[in-house]
Formats: sequence, C-alpha cells, structure tokens
Amino acid sequence: MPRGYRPRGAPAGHPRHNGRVTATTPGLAEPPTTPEVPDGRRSPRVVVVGGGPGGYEAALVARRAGADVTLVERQGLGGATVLTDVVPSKTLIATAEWMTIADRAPELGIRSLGQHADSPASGHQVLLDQVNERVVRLARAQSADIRTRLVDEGVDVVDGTGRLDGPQCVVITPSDGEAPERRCDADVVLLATGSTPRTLPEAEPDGERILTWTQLYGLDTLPERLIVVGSGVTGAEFAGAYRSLGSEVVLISSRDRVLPGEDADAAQVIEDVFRDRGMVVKGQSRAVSARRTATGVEVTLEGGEVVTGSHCLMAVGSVPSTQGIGLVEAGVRLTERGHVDVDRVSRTSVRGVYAAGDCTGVLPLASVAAMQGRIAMAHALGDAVVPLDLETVAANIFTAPEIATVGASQASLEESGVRYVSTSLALARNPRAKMLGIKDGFVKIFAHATTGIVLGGVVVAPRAGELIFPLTLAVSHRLTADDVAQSFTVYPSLSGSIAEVARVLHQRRA
Ligand SMILES: Cc1cc2nc3c(=O)[nH]c(=O)nc-3n(C[C@H](O)[C@H](O)[C@H](O)COP(=O)(O)OP(=O)(O)OC[C@H]3O[C@@H](n4cnc5c(N)ncnc54)[C@H](O)[C@@H]3O)c2cc1C
Ligand SMILES: NC(=O)c1ccc[n+]([C@@H]2O[C@H](COP(=O)([O-])OP(=O)(O)OC[C@H]3O[C@@H](n4cnc5c(N)ncnc54)[C@H](O)[C@@H]3O)[C@@H](O)[C@H]2O)c1
Repeated sequence: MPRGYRPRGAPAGHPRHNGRVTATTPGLAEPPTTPEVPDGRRSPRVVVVGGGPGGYEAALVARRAGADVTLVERQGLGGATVLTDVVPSKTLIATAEWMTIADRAPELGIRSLGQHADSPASGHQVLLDQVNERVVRLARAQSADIRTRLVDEGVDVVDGTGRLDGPQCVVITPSDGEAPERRCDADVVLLATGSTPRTLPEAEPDGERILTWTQLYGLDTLPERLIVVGSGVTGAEFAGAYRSLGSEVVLISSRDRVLPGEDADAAQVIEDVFRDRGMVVKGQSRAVSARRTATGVEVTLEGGEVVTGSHCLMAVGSVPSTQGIGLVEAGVRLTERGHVDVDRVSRTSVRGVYAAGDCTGVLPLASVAAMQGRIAMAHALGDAVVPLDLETVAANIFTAPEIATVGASQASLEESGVRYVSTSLALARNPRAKMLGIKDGFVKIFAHATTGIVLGGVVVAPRAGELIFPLTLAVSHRLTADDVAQSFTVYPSLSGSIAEVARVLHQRRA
C-alpha cells in the first residue's frame, strides 16, 4: 500500500498523528538490540507507569518475556479506559441502543402497552440510577479482572502515583498516603499515563450540573435538557445516547457539521438522524462559558447567545497526563501539545524510556494504546518487532447508527494523490435492512484504481463495528475488491451490501 496517508480524520498537524513514525527518526534513542541488562544475568527490570491498555497489555508481554515487572496505577486497573471512558460509555450506550431499537417497534407491528411521557415512541422509561449502577458495577468488575490477571502473571501491581527521577528510576508515592515512597530502578520504563478531560476556564465542571464525561455516572435521574458542548466523537456519542434515553439534547458544535474529523457522508447521516430524533444541533457555535443557575445551567456562545438546560456536558477534548512527573527533567521530549514524542516502536527521546497510548497523542484509541504498549516491550526486550501501522486501524463511533471505518479515508486519499475508485450504496436498498426497519446508513469502499486493492472502507449501520471486519481483513491482507465480491455472504444479510459494493467497484474498474 502506498505510504504517506494520514490516519482517518487527522488533518495535517493534528495531534492524533505527529508524523514521527519512522523507526529511524533522527534524534530519538537508538533501539537496544538485546534486553538492557547491566550484568547480563538477572532479568530485565521493567516499570510501567499507568494501568490502562497501553500499560497493562505491555506488562503482560514483558512478564511473558521473562522481565521483572512493576506496574504503578493511581486510579484503578484498566485505567480511564475501563473506569471512566470506553467501558462505561459503551455500557450506557448499550441501554440507549435498546431504546433506539424499541423505537422501531411500531413499524414492525408491535404495540406498546402503557406509554410513558419520557419515551413516547417506545413506551419504555429509563431508570438512570439503575443504568448507572450497572455501568459502574461492570466497569469495576472488569478492573478487578485485570488486576487478578496481572497478579496471577506475576506483575508487581502498586496502587500509587509514579514519577521519573532520571531515566532509570521511578519514584512511587503510594495511594494510601501511609506507606513511604518507593524507588524502583528500571532498565526499561514505559509511560502509559493516558489523558484527562480538557476543561474551559469559564466552564469549570462542578460534578452536578456542569460535568465532564467521567462524572456522568453519578447522575441518578435523566437530565431533562442536556447541553453537550463539543461534537467530536465523545460529544456525538453522548448526545445521541442521552437523546435515545429520553433527554432533550442541545449539541453545540464549533464546526460546520458534527464529527468534523470523520467521513463527511457518514457525519451527515448522523447529523440528519440527530435532527430527525429531535435533537437541537447548533453548528458553528463555540461555547465561551457555562454557569449554574438556580434551576440548571446557562451556556453562553461566542456572539452572546445563551442556551439554557438542566445539565451541561463538556466534551471539548483531552489533555495528556504528562506534567509534573519528571519527564522533561529526565530528558523526555514532549510535543507542543504536551504529548510524549514517540516513534513507531514507541521509543521516546531517551534510551530505555518508552511511551504508549493517549499520552503520546498518536491515535487515541484503546486498541492503538495496547498495540503501542506491546510493540514497546517487544522492542525493549529484544523480541521481533513490527512497527505501528496506522493504515490498518479499524475504529467505530457508537452512535445510532454506528460509523465504522478502516484504512485510508477519502480525505487522506484525495490529499495523497493516489488514483482510487470508490462506490457507496445506501443500506435502505438491502433486503435485510428493510426487514429490520433500518433506513439510515451506507457501505462505502475505496480501492486502488489500477490494482483493485481495498484501501479503506466506511460502514454506517447498526452494529457497524461488527460489520467492518471483512473490510479490515481486506485492508490488512491487501485483498482486492474482486476478492471481496467473489466471497459468499449470507442471504439476506447486511454484509451482503459489502459484497455488492465490491461488485460495483469491479464494474467501475472494468
Ligand atoms: C468517552 C470516551 C469514550 C471512548 N471510547 C472508545 C472506544 O469505544 N474505543 C476505543 O478504542 N477508544 C475509545 N476512547 C479512547 C480511549 O479511551 C483511549 O484511547 C484509551 O483510554 C487510552 O488508553 P491509555 O492506556 O493510553 O490510557 P488510560 O486508559 O487513560 O490509562 C492511563 C492510566 O494511567 C494512570 N496514571 C496517569 N498518571 C499516572 C501516574 N503518574 N502514576 C500512576 N498512574 C498514572 C491514570 O490514572 C490512568 O488510569 C474513548 C475515549 C473517551 C473519552
Ligand atoms: N468510539 C470511540 O472509539 C471513541 C469515543 C470517544 C473518543 N474517542 C477517541 O478520542 C478522541 C478525542 O475525541 P473527543 O471527542 O473527546 O475530542 P476532540 O478533540 O476530537 O473533539 C472535541 C470537539 O470539541 C470542539 N470544541 C472545543 N472547544 C469548544 C467550545 N468551546 N465550544 C464548542 N466546541 C468546542 C472541538 O472543535 C472538537 O470538535 C477521538 O478522536 C477518538 O480517537 C474514541
């Protein structure tokens, strides 16, 4: 596949991808060819700072490679991924998805007994206290599972906050505040400290009415009117979910359309669906402040318009957790936005210090964090290394319908000048979609104009995150559109549309 694509949705200079991804980038530390073991006899000592997927996956790999591994985590195993971000949001969205499906019931010939004002279409009412109790319970259980697994594998798990004291020592302040500080010498350090929600100075969250996404799970009743500030992936997912759960929702989008970094056709489908479902979407509107009133919140937009609601969710991005932990003092180079500067094998500017996940700003996905962590350990401990390849990453936005993407985006193909063909078919013509009452969504495939190799794809559909897998296989293994077209699909099935798009691409290239 031609090199030089940016990852989907990442405009030039976007922090998602800092461009420094070659294993031979000047200025970054030389790779150790063997484990960095001073006396050649004892096991290498690895210290991992941060217990999200960037950290815990790496700890497991390092243990299997025979290293002595200490992992320090200040919040809970699984990190923000498990405790506040991915797992809770997707569990909440599972309830929202049920409500969305229930809304289609009348069309499928189902009459509801006992309508309710909170959800007139489906006749179901969401009990947010019970939903959130389930969300928190599942997240904690997953965190406990990860702790058990790490301990069983022999990782020394420490509850505390780590900071570098030079490149080869991590000082741990235990969380209980009682035990003394602990100094851990290390041959290899992995920084996997993640990120925290960005806030605006004039819209400080109070945890009750003005909230970050980490604070949503303390709510025990549904917000009557939720103002969501920010229409990136986080804002769009929560806006859609709360609308499905039964809240009125106002989405404040600073750009022309929601989901500015994503496939334009897919984002348009989501914006249209949002409006159809009664959401107020305010485009080209930037929030400058949010303040509590006697009964709720007021959000003031640039230009002076005031939007009122019962609650406000700030979803205006994240800040890497890289300050105050001795990185600069140890010589670790940070980018202008404060991310740890890494290459494709997760090396920082300091020999023996690696970084993975959101603290690097390469591509903030749990799957990418885990991959960076595994690659770091393979490199540091002398195993075979395949550098990170962002051109095959699959991702999913859990709106209703979902947007799943893999490989090159249309924007990146246009910019790279690669000759490509693309075809898109609406799901509404798919027989199984008709049976299920699905009207919104499409399948789009990009293929190289000469070779027919599948370069990327977009699926907008319920459960698109599952449907994208055949295209992920195609992109990863350089299959052609004809390979996809000639494979059997079940009749009737939504995946039939993937093969159909591939057949149309064959005709277009013929
Ligand atoms: C609302 C939301 C939903 C998302 N949904 C998805 C999704 O569906 N799929 C997906 O792939 N991605 C999703 N993401 C992105 C995903 O959450 C991140 O890419 C992922 O969490 C990054 O993992 P990480 O290991 O880098 O960091 P984290 O999971 O944030 O873990 C870092 C950990 O390090 C700890 N830490 C920080 N500093 C220290 C220190 N000095 N000492 C000790 N411990 C420290 C933190 O407490 C934290 O627990 C979502 C993000 C958000 C905000
Ligand atoms: N399903 C998933 O995989 C998933 C879900 C959530 C997040 N993520 C990851 O996290 C990354 C970050 O997403 P995000 O949405 O949290 O952050 P983001 O930075 O992508 O989006 C924040 C949005 O808020 C807007 N904004 C900033 N200040 C504003 C203001 N004052 N008023 C109105 N709008 C304002 C920005 O223009 C931007 O569009 C994603 O790119 C994705 O990689 C993934």
